[in-house]
Amino acid sequence: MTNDDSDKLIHPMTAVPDAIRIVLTECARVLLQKSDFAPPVLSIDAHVDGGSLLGQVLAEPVGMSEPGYPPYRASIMDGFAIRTTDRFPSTFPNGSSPPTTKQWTHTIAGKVFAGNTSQTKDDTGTSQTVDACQLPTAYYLTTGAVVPNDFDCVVPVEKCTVNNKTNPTFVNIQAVPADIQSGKWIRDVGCDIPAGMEMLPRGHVLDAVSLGLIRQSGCERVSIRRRPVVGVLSTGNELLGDNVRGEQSRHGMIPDVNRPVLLATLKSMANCTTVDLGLARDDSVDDMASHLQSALERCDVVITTGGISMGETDIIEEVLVERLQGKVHFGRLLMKPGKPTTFATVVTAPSSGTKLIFAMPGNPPCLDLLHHGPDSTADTYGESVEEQIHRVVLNAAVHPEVQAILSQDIRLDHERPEYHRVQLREQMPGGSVFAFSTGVQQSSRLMSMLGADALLILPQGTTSKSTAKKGETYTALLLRHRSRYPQKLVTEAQHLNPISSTGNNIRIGVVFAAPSVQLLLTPTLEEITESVQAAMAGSKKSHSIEISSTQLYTGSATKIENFLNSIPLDVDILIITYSKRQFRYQLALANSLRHALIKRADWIALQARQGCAAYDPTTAASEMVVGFWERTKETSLSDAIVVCLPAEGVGGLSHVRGVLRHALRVARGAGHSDEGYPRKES
Ligand SMILES: Nc1nc2c(c(=O)[nH]1)N[C@H]1C(S)=C(S)[C@@H](COP(=O)(O)OP(=O)(O)OC[C@H]3O[C@@H](n4cnc5c(N)ncnc54)[C@H](O)[C@@H]3O)O[C@H]1N2
Ligand code: MOO
Repeated sequence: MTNDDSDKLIHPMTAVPDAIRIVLTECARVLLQKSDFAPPVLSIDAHVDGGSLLGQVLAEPVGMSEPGYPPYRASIMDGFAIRTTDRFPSTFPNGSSPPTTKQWTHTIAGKVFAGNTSQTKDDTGTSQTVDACQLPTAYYLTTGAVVPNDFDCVVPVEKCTVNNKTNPTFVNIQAVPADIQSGKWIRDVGCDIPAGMEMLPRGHVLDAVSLGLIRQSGCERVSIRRRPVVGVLSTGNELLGDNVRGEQSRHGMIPDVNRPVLLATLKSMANCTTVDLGLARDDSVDDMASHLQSALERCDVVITTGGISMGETDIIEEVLVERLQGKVHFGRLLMKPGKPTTFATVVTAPSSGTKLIFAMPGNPPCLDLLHHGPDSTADTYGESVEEQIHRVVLNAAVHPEVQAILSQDIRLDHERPEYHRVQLREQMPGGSVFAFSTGVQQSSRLMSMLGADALLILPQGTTSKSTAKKGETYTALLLRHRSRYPQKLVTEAQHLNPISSTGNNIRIGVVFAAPSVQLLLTPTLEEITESVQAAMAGSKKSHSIEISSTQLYTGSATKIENFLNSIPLDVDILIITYSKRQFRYQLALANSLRHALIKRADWIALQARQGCAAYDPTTAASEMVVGFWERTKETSLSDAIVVCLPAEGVGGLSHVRGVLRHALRVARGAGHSDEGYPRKES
C-alpha cells in the first residue's frame, strides 16, 4: 500500500513471531550456504592462549584422543603402592611372628613422584608368594604419580609406618581388609574421560572449563566458526559526533546514544566481531548509499538506527531498495516500541555474498529488539540446506522467559502488543515472580531501560480488554540476570507465540501445574520432546515435534478449566504435568479436567498409566487423564489431545503411541470425527 502524501511504502505490521521466523530463516540461509560466509570455519591452535578461544563456537566436536584421561594409571593419594595378590610367608625373617591380617610389611622398592616417568616400568613382577626371607615390595608414590605396572592398590601414608624416616627400607601397613582392594586409590587410564568420547559437541560455546577440557583431550587444533562481523551505524543530522564536545547546548543537537549502546550490547551478548561504522548524515541519498555500500563490504550484518519511518529524511529504505537492490523482508513490526523496524538482505558482489541489514528506529529503547537472536548450533550432516534451515528455525531458542505476575494495572495499547520494560522481583527465593513497570514507556525514554530486567509482553488492547490487570500472568522476556531465577522457572522460548501447524509438524503445549511454584517438579522440555519422538518412532510418515508453548499454572486445581480457556494456545497435544507428591491437588486437577473435556479417552489414560509406571513405578498410583479439549475460540486450543500425568512419569509418554499417533492425524487436519465422539452442547 502507498501513502498519498509521499512515495513511501506503508508496510503491513508483521507479528513478532513471524518476524522472528523470517529473520531466523534468512540468517540460517546465509550461514548455511557456506559460500556466503567464507571461510565458515577456522582451525585454531588448541594451545594458544585461552583469550582467543573464549566465547568461540565449535564447528566440529572435540573428542578424547587415545588413551583417554588420565593417560596413565595415577595415584589418588600420597601413599604406598602394593600388589593385592601378594601372599605373605608363614615364617618371617629373624623368626618374628607373621603379620596379622591387619598388618602387612613390605620392602620399599623405590619412590615415584608425580612427573617422574623413569622408574615405573621396570618392576613388573607377577604376584608372588614371599618366602621366609622375602617380603613383598611397595613403592612410595605422591598424588598424581604413575602407579607402577602390576601394582593395583595404593594405601595412604596415614595408614603406613616406615622403619626409618630418613632412609626407609620397610613399610608397615596397618589397614582393614577393605583398604587392600584392587583398584583402591588409583585412577585408571581413561576413567575420567574414555578415549573416543565426544567431550564438547559441535556448536558448543567455549567457556573457561571447555578450555581445560580441550587441553585434556590431547587435541592439537580445534575448528571454530568464523564470527560474523557486525557493523553499527547511527544516522541523523541531529547527532553529535564522538569528538564533538561542549556542543550539546547547540539547539536541536543531541548526543548519539544508539551506537555505543548497540556496540556494548553486541560485545556483551553476541558471538561476533563488532565494527563501529560511525555516523551518517540523513540529507543525502548519495552519501548514505556510499556509507552503506562500504559498510556491507566490510560486514556480514549491518545495524542502522534512525531514518526508517515516514519522514522526508527517513531515507534508509530508499537507499536499501533503490540503490543497493536489497530485498525488504518486513518493513514494520506489530510491537511497541519498535514499529518501523525493517529487515532486509542485500546481495553484494558474488565473492562476499548476502548481507543482513537491520534498520532499527532511532528511539534508543527500540534497541531491545537486538536481544532476539538465532542459534544455529544444531547438527547439520546429511540434510539439504532447506531442511537445515527449517530445523534451525524450529529449534532456535529465541529468548529465555519467565511467567510473571503483574503488580499493577497497565492500560493496553490498542494498535500493537506492548513489550513493557519491567523489573522482576521474586516473592521469595524460588517463589512467584512479580513484574513492576519501570515507569513511563514513551519510546524516546532511555531512562525506562535503566534497571529493566525484562520485557513483559502485554497483548494488544481490545474493546472488551483494555487493561492488563494486577494479578494477571504474562510472559516476561529476560534481558539479563537469567541465572537469578531457578532453572525450572526459565523456559527457552522456541517461539514467542503460537505458530500454525504445517504439514507433519506436531505442536506441543505444556502446562506445569502445582499449588505453588516451590512444589513444581518440571521435566525438561527436551525430555518431553524426546518422549513424544520415541512414541512416534516407526510411524509411517516423518514429522517434526515442537514445543510451541509452555505455561505455568499455580492456581487452584479446580480452576484449571478457566485457565486453559484463557490462554491463547494453538497446539495439537497439551501436556499437563504435576508432581505425584501432591496427592490432593492431582485428584482435584484430574476431576476438574475430566469434567471439562469434550471426550474422555479412559482406555488411553490406562495406557498412559502403564507407560508411566513402566518408566517410573512410583507413578502407578497417580491420576492420569487423557481426552479432547474443544476449540473455544479461533486462537485457543484447537481440539487438542490433553494428556495429564505426573512430571515424574513424563518419560512414559514414549509408551503411549495410540494417543500421540491420533494427535498426529488431528494435526494433519483429519479431526476427531473419525473417532465418532459426540460434541458437548455449547
Ligand atoms: N508519520 C509517522 N511518523 C512516525 C511513525 C509513523 O508510523 N508515522 N512512527 C513513529 C515511531 S513508532 C518511531 S519508533 C519513530 C522512529 O523513527 P525513525 O526510525 O525514522 O528514527 P528517527 O526519526 O531518525 O529518530 C527518532 C528519534 O530518535 C532520535 N535518535 C535517532 N538516532 C539517535 C541516536 N543515535 N541516539 C539518540 N537518539 C537518536 C531522534 O532524534 C528522534 O527523536 O518514528 C515515529 N514517527
Ligand atoms: O515504535 Mo515507536 O518506538 O513506538 O515509538
